[in-house]
Amino acid sequence: MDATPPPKPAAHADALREAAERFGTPTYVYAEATVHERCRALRDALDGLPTRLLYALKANPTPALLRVIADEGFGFDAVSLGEVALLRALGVDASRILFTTTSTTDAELDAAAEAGVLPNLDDAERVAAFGDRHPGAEVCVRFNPGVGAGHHRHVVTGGAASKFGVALGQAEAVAEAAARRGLRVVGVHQHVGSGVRSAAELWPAVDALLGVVGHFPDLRFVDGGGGMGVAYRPGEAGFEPAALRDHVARPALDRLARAGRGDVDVWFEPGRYLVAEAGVLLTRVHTLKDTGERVFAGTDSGFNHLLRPALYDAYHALVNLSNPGGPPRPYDVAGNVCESGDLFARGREVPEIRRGDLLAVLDAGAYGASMGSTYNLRPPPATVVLRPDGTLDLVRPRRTPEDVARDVLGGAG
Ligand SMILES: Cc1ncc(COP(=O)(O)O)c(C=O)c1O
Ligand SMILES: N[C@@H](CCCC[NH3+])C(=O)O
Repeated sequence: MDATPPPKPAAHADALREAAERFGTPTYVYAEATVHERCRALRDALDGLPTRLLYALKANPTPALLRVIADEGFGFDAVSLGEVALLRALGVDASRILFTTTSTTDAELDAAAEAGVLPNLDDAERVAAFGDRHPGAEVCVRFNPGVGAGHHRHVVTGGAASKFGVALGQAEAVAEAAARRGLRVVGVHQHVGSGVRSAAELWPAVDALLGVVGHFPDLRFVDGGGGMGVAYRPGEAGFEPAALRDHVARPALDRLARAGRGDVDVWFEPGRYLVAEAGVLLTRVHTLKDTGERVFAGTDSGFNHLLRPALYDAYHALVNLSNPGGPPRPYDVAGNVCESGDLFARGREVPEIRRGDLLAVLDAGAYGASMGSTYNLRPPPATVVLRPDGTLDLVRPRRTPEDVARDVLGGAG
């Protein structure tokens, strides 16, 4: 286990209550200190090893958090031109960005290359086509390691059923096609899946990827992907940074050294691990419906703000900030979206909820806001950042129903 558990925002109950008073609900609150701490835990574990860490910003592109992560020395794994544009607008140098693609158009790839961002290509034919358009360029190639892992089948990205990556068996052909076009393959990449909780699940994929290194003489790095999971349920264990060092990074570097490739670094690109525990979704209960069989606690949020429970049956701990010492009772905690699957939890024991109580949905910092929508034309939550000195800053004001309606009208009237 890690020596120091991260300071989860739930520990800042008073600040969360203050945020709800000042800025209303629903609101996402992100604790910068937690992001700093998670960055340092990974960085310190890998200290002294020829490694590099990128942040997969699809997990949460909130600019305040990107600044923290950039300041901690991380590069970035971007998956769209929008993400690249955001990073560039924040002053992140193109050399710190990997552009990981799948089913990406030639125009997008060309724009990324133009911007000086390293493309990570995941199809053999597209590598050759990119080489025809950009002879002599540098690229990374994403492989499918043949094995997958993850917290739900939707987020497993390796293995025969996955749409991602070049088959390992095509490595030689890709290398030849690249060489014919003077394309320099400077990185090979794999991402096994998301929500991986042990190095034992990650290593087989990295091990498989290392098998293709011999085909690529220009290699500077092997990217072992992201996927490091966090503890969502009480008593669960998250991914241990020391295990990443001892059971993935070191064995990979040893194997590279034995193959005479001591000049090749090992990269990782976590998303969730850096931000999940930093985020809380604050929501207020305004309806308590007792059907005789179940009690529904109806909130002012829903799966338009946090999709994970509906999409993956994901568990997020719930805290009643208004009545933390109340007697536990079972609730179906529901949202206000017009779908039956719009529940944060089913039959969950929570300290007694009264109408008007403030709930905190924990560990909502990764794939919460970033997967949000305006379904039912409800505006997204406001965004508040809890600075390390305890200051609460509203970084994205609440938008109104009229704002959302205007977006739909598209200015066309
Ligand atoms: C290519 C790639 N890298 C990194 C990540 C980050 O994953 P996670 O948030 O599980 O660390 C993802 C998302 O699963 C991904 O698709
Ligand atoms: N959205 C997923 C993770 C998938 C990451 C995308 N590669 C989740 O919430 O768990």
